[in-house]
Amino acid sequence: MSSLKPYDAVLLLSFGGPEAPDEVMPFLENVTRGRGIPRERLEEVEVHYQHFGGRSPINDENRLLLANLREQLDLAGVGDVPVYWGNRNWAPFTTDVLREAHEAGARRVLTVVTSAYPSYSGCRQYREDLAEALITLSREGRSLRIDKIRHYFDQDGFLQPIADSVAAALQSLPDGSRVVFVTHSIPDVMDDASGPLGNAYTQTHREACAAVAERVGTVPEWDLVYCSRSGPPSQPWLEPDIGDHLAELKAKGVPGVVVVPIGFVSDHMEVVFDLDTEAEEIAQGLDLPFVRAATSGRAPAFAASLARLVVERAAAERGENPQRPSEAGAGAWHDVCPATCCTNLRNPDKPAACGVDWVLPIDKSAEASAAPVGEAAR
Ligand SMILES: CC1=C(CCC(=O)O)c2cc3nc(cc4[nH]c(cc5[nH]c(cc1n2)c(C)c5CCC(=O)O)c(CCC(=O)O)c4C)C(CCC(=O)O)=C3C
Ligand SMILES: [Fe+2]
Repeated sequence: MSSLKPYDAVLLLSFGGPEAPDEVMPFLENVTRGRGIPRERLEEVEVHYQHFGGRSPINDENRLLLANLREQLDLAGVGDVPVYWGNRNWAPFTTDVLREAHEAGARRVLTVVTSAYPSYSGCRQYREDLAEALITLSREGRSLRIDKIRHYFDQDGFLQPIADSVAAALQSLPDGSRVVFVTHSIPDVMDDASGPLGNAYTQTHREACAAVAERVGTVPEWDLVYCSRSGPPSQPWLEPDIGDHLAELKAKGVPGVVVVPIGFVSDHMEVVFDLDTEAEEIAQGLDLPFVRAATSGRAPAFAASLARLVVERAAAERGENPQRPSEAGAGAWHDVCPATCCTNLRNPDKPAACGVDWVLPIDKSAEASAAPVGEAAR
């Protein structure tokens, strides 16, 4: 039995990204399947990826995070537990990785999702991916139980590396420069449905922004703005856009900006294109001094905070009532999602794992062929 009892494996679960030019369009089709994203938007985003040789930085960032997490789990005394990496939209795919874990003997897996905040995209959609994998694997006679650690927007290991980078950036900018936090825009209705009570996406972001500003110490004012809007113009998404906001700050006489990708765990395409390429060009055009602050993803402290949450959750599952530290905002996020958490607005009944209401759907065809489906996950 592993020292992370009752779990016998950890899964780092992420978004995925292409690594070669001919992978870009198939990847974008995976991301947007059935999601009503206009074709023109896809063609526009394809150019962003081709700009970087068709290779997203996200997988290398995750390989490094995987190594750091491995190291921090060793330091936390759970060196014998295997750590796997899988993605929603590109290889290594979640189902294949979980099959491999099962083959190696794993029966209970604890998942770490690379999204710090709750929303459909950052929470439930990953839980739907896990449910789909569990359904596929059960048809193969493989039974697994999967849980997911709580969101970590409130953890020191996430916030402090950002704050250190912001403080350093402010040193290099004129006095009175503004701290502009940026996250991925989502449809207004998706924010309205985030978390069990709604608007948790924007609310938890504000808590994280306030905590970073507090750690920097001398920041009088900050803003939370958005990038990477993708739906049709007729649908309201969170605003203002970073580009428009920079123009507005310039017009107000702000002497410089530090742009902080607080919504992103690592330097993936949204960061290196939408901020480092597009927003920086806008700032240059405005003659507005611009520094982009770091993401936390590469910091050992970040992996250490994930390892701490992994160990905490295992203790909770053993019934040990561990402390649940929260270093920002309104307290620790829940471990197990209530049924109403981050509703899927297009398909509210789609199965999602790691929630109070998860049960493996009964598979009539499997029953008819008497295939062993194993026990339900809950
Ligand atoms: C909240 C959120 C996160 C953070 C949480 C998390 O990490 O999950 C996130 C992460 C990411 N989003 C990414 C890429 C893309 N997101 C898209 C589209 C969308 N994102 C949305 C939201 C989010 N996205 C939404 C509401 C859409 C509209 C379509 C839909 O409703 O699903 C599209 C389609 C084209 C476009 O329109 O941009 C792409 C290519 C990458 C990989 C980057 C790389 O390759 O380095 C990452 C990490
Ligand atoms: Fe996205």
